Parts: sequence; C-alpha cells; structure tokens
Amino acid sequence: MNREKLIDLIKSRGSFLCVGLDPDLDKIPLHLHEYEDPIFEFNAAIIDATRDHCVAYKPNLAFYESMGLFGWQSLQKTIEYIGESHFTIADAKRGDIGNTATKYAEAFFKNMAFDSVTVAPYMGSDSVKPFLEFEDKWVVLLALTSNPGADDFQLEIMDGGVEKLYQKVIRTSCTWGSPNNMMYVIGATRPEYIKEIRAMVPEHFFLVPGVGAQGGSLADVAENGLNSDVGLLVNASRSIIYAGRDEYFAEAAGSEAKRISAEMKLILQKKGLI
Ligand SMILES: O=c1ccn([C@@H]2O[C@H](COP(=O)(O)O)[C@@H](O)[C@H]2O)c(=O)[nH]1
Repeated sequence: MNREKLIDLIKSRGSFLCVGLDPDLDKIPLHLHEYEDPIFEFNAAIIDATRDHCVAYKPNLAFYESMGLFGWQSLQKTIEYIGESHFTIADAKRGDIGNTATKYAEAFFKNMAFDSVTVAPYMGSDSVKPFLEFEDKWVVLLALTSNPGADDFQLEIMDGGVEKLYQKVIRTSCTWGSPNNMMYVIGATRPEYIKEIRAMVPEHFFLVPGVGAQGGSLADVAENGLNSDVGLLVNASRSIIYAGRDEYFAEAAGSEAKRISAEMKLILQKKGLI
C-alpha cells in the first residue's frame, strides 16, 4: 500500500488504529481449541469484529514462530484473510547483512503479502536498504521503543554529548528511504520525546505501540505526534484481542477497538484533519 492510499484510508475511516494480532494459545477461549487451526479462527473472529474500526493489523511474529510450521500456516492464512483492505505490518524486528536482509524482505513482501516489516537499525544501512527496494512496501525502523530497556542504549548520549542514540538512528536513517517507504517505531510510553522526534522527521509516519496494556496515553501521543497527514499508526494488541476471554471475545474486542477509534475520530476532528 502506498502512502497516498494509507492516508486516504486513515482519513476516510477517521481512525489511525492498528490492531496487534498476538495470539497466545494459553489465552484464547477454550472452545476455539476444538478447531484444526485455533489461532487462525481466533484471528479471523478478531479481524471480523475490528475491521471497520482500524486501518492496520500487526501480527507479531513471535506468537507464530513459537508454534513452528503450524504458526507460519496460521500467519499466512491470517494475512490472506486481511487482504488488501488494511495496512499490514509484520512485526518481525529483522536485520542482517545485505544478502540475508534481501531474503527476509522476500519472505514478508513476496512470499507473504505484508505491506511492511519492522527492522532493527543496529547493523546499519546495508541491513535496511534491501527492504526499501520493493515498490509500495515499507520499513518500520525501531527508533525509540516502548520497553524499559530502551534506556540501556537508545537514550544513551553519543558523540561527546551531542545527541542520543535514537536521535542518531533517525537522523542517519531518514536519508536511506523517504517518508513514502520508511516509518519509525516510537513507544507510546515515551510521549515526552514524541514532539522532538516529530520536529526531526515532520513527514514520516510513526508506528506507536504501548497504549493499552503498557499504559501509554493516546491523547498524549496524538498531541505530540500528529502531522497534517495524520502521520500516526497507534497499535494496541492485548487490550483489544483479550478484552473478553469467553465465547463473546470477538464482540469485546470489537467494542474496545470501536471505543479507541471513536476517541481517535474526535481527536482528528478537533485538529481539523478530517
Ligand atoms: O517498542 C515496541 C516495539 C514493538 N512492540 C510490540 O507491539 C505490541 C504491543 O502489544 P501490547 O499488548 O499492546 O502491549 C507487541 O507485539 C510488542 O512486541 C512494543 O510493544 N514496543
């Protein structure tokens, strides 16, 4: 999906919600275990219940890879089930030398029809650029993550006090691609940094995980991160997909997605963006 289509989708729906598909066999309702592929059944029900309220889906690969071949099959079926109506993010956090990175890119962009993949910047430009060679596909680069451990390296002051590591990552990497094929992961748990990052990269989209289960605030993220194209995809995984744990789990997920998306619509209306 290209940038124009993504912006149209967000503005026409009045939502910048990304639903995280992180299914865990230990958490999904018991009655689904009777199906041949309980993970796919779970995802399909969540997708049916949330598709009108969100613009993107983000399966985190760990939840599929942990189940081996069956997990990959569930992922493939899930991505086909979503189709082209929503922006899709393979949250795989890949990164390796160039020829290997190309194979990762082929896995998510050719073999599976994802629109984007999360990539770690640690190995530098040759590990990221192969992902940028695919038309209408996106790199979502880890910049300032939502977890407490982000303090260990990302907030470390570099180069004799000039800038922090996440700032160097953004300043350097923003020339590798463009706002048409690169986004940044910025955690919702760090709203105090979002305004400054928005000033550094005014046009890029941010994928913002960390609202819901991790306690980040949608209002704070929007206040600091919106741009004239909206420029945000805010992800919630557990707070939506496990909003209910019984046979009405999908309805509960749909209600939670609807609630967040209504809050987003109000924000966008107040800002004059829709
Ligand atoms: O900085 C990051 C990068 C990725 N994630 C991923 O997003 C979801 C968040 O799930 P919740 O249940 O809404 O907390 C999950 O897949 C993480 O691995 C992140 O949280 N922070």
